[in-house]
Amino acid sequence: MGIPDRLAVRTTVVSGDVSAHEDLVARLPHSEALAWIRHGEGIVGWGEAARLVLPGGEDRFTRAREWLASVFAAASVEDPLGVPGSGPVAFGSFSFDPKSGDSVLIVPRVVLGHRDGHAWYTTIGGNPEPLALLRPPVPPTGVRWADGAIDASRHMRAVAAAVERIRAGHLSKVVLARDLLATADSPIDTRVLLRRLADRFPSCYTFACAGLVGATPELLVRRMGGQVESLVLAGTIARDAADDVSAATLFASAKDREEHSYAADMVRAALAPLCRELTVPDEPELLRLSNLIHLATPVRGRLSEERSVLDVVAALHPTPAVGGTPTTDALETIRELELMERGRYAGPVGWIDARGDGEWGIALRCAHIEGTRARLYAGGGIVAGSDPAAELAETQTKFRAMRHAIDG
Ligand SMILES: C=C(O[C@H]1C=CC=C(C(=O)O)[C@@H]1O)C(=O)O
Repeated sequence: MGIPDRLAVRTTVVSGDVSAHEDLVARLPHSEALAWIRHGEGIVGWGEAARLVLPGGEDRFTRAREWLASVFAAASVEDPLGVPGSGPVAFGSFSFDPKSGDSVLIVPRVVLGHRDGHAWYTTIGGNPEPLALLRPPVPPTGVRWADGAIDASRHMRAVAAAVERIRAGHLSKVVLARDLLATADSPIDTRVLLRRLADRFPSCYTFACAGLVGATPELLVRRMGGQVESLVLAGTIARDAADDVSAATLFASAKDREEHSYAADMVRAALAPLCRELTVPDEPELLRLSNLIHLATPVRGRLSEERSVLDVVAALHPTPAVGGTPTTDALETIRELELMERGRYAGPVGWIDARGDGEWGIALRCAHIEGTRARLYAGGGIVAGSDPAAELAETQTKFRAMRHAIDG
């Protein structure tokens, strides 16, 4: 957790043929990958110039920002490009619950970036890391699936208990999750999962940070200059052959609209004091992924004063898309009813550069990979009108993204 000696950071612009940058996943030399990719663009990294592991705490975002400020301030930077993600960068993944689980920030030794017609690579610190493939990725074999801490019947009981509490007026909404375990014959290579997720969910943010790998559709906040954006998601239906019917059912569902409104209202309330302009549509739109459809509210704002993306993350997390309403009661209810360590699932995951720009998603549709094992997470928002069997089915649909990434 110490601050490394003065880091030499050099960004090199790739001009002319940028085709080698067009497949960022293919450039990762080994499984300890850092990644943030959407529609083939983004940044990937590897190696560790600096790492911070923070135990819980409400102040974990502030402590992370302060640590990073000192790491970046002590760096000597050559960055002729000066775009978001060039120069020194940290990837990060925070615990969902301030009371449990570690948060991790990693400043990689090598970053490759590709966005908006720019391609670049950045080296950080001495001892150059390999720039070429060390170990070719091998797909997992012999995968066995098992229940995690919460099996299906336990999840349905927790949902029923939450509905009772909501109907009794203790809170309005809570998100409850469960887990699933996969064990493979040999260590699971993160790059295989990244490849499959990025191919199947190009409009999602495919991410990897310290063993947490996934493809989330939910953007917590993107900050580029003074501009901030968020995509609030809550309310879900599985896609099927009668797609238009499913979409119309979701859009008309009072339960899903209620579930969504808590999340959109909270994001509006959290961003309003930070922004001098803020646009939040009154009605959600539909976001179609390959396996399901969400209600989505795209939010845009202009910051009223200089704030880093981590300041905005701190103001937003946890939104009712992963916590509930009111937030404190929802967190207590999750601790009492969920009976599972979320770790970094449903926490903020993303990257930040030395200018304070960055992109952070909510770590959904993901798994924590440790050697031969993967622990998958999925949850759903519970309101007064929720049905335990339907909520269980929703987690099964949500698991499919990572199950497919592991099974192939
Ligand atoms: C908590 C999850 O999804 C959230 C995001 C979108 C839709 C959700 C829902 O409809 O319940 C959840 O709020 C998850 O995927 O594990």
